[in-house]
Amino acid sequence: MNNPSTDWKMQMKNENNAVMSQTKVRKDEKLLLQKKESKRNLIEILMGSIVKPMIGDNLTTIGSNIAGLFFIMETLRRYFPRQLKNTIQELLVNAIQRIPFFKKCSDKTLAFFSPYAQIGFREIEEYKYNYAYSAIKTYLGAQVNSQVKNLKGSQMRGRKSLDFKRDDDKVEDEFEGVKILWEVLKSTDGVKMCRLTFHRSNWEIVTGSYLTYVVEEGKSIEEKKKKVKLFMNNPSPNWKMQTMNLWSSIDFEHPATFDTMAMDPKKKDEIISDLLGFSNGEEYYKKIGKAWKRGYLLHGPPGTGKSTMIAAMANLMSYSIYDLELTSIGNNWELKKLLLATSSKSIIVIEDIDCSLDLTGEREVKEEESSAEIKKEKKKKEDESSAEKNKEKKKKEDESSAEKKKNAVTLSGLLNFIDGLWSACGQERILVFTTNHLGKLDQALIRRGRMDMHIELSYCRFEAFKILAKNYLNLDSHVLFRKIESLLEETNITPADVAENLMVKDGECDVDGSLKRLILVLEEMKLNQNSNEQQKDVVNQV
Ligand SMILES: Nc1ncnc2c1ncn2[C@@H]1O[C@H](COP(=O)(O)OP(=O)(O)OP(=O)(O)O)[C@@H](O)[C@H]1O
Ligand SMILES: [Mg+2]
Repeated sequence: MNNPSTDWKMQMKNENNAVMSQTKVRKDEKLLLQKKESKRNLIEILMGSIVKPMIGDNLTTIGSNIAGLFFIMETLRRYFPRQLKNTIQELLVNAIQRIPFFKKCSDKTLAFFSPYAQIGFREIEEYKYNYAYSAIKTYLGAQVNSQVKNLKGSQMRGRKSLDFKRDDDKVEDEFEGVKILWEVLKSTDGVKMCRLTFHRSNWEIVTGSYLTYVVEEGKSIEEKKKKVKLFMNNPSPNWKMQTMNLWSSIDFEHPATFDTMAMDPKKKDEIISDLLGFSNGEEYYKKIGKAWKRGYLLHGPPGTGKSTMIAAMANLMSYSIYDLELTSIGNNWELKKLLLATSSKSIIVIEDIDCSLDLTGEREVKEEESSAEIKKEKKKKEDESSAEKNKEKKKKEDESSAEKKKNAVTLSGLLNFIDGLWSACGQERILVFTTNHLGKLDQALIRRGRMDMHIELSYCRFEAFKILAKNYLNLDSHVLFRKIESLLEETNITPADVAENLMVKDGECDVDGSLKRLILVLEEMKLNQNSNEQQKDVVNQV
């Protein structure tokens, strides 16, 4: 995808900064150069004694010299201690690479002489989260023993024990007698990464069984310690680098579960089995050729448990929540970047979708129609007044409307992600939209396939009340339940209001008092509702 021009400007600014800082460090470089001088001398000696005769020689001589080099390398390998051997080998490789003949050689040939190989694992790879990176990071953090210098400690909520993690930038590891060096660093473009360096002779072991072991081990540690996280998107002006600071996160510790959700038990079971079916459905989604994602639309009046249900879903599935605030996103391009940086096994939430998005699906058409009429009128006026004045005005209007369109998250941008090409980039994701006004939503947004399941969360009826009574008062039955049941059938009270009346006041659990208070509220509501209806009837008759 093409980057917006603001990014090019950023890049140019960065380059200017780099030039300025280069002048600053020039002095330090002088010192560094002096240090390198001695190393270079050694290379010159090697060049003179072994390599220089190769320049300008014919192929036969080059061949015999390469054979000579083989001999030297083999001798080094056998008789010198590891570190000295590596240093001399490195110097040799440096020297060889300066020769014009070898400069023309392919990487493969040069790689033959280099004793080390490196593999980098970046946190974000091609705009997508790299799971190997997080598994490796977890694995390295778990390499704790009494020899380790830097550790960091933390404590998880509800646990007595402390948790220690290794906090070193360099970690040495050993696997089947092979030494491996890990570094935790940032790439030149500011992306976090883990890099391992190893001797080429161990290529098979490292790229095969060792890396598989590291990633699997890291994943199993993550699984054991799995914490649900709540991510919030940062406003785009705060994104320092292309792939950094898109999301901020905290540990998600909401206590809601499906057990505590007050709603029709049948509906609840249906939702739970749908969610569990989705999380076990990798093979099924592959078989039917659909991206592994599912959309839920939660709708209902305020206080009926839409946000609570999202928390219950996250706790049931152990999925992290990405709370997407569309109003702080500039345009569709930023939306795509944010969504691609989410991890799998996550719930992407857009609350009050009708308020946060300009649902322009239909509106654009209407706007186009009405703008056609406006254009006609304008044309009349244009004829009347001077043509030049109007031309300028029209140009300005066009420019500002084009600017508005460019800087907005649109319905089509969101739909593109939900089921367009972009949706297949991320697997095992749940999308949840909430709204208080189902009727306001564009049909294109909520059709099946995009929002697979529509869940209505409604006013509190007796089945839902029984769950709240159990949660708040530990009650299974009571003589007042019957009265409450009939009142709940006749009034529209939200679970939030019922819960508020059942709450223990002043630290004392007064079951009778709570239920009577609820009955009073319900009776009052019933009276109000009846008088409202009577007023409506009178108005209709008039
Ligand atoms: N169905 C429910 N089951 C259990 N508790 C509920 C339920 N509905 C509401 N509550 C209680 O009421 C409070 C408010 O509910 P919640 O925030 O989930 O409502 P909402 O539907 O998201 O409202 P809004 O549309 O205003 O965002 C919650 O903290 C919860 O304690
Ligand atoms: Mg809510």
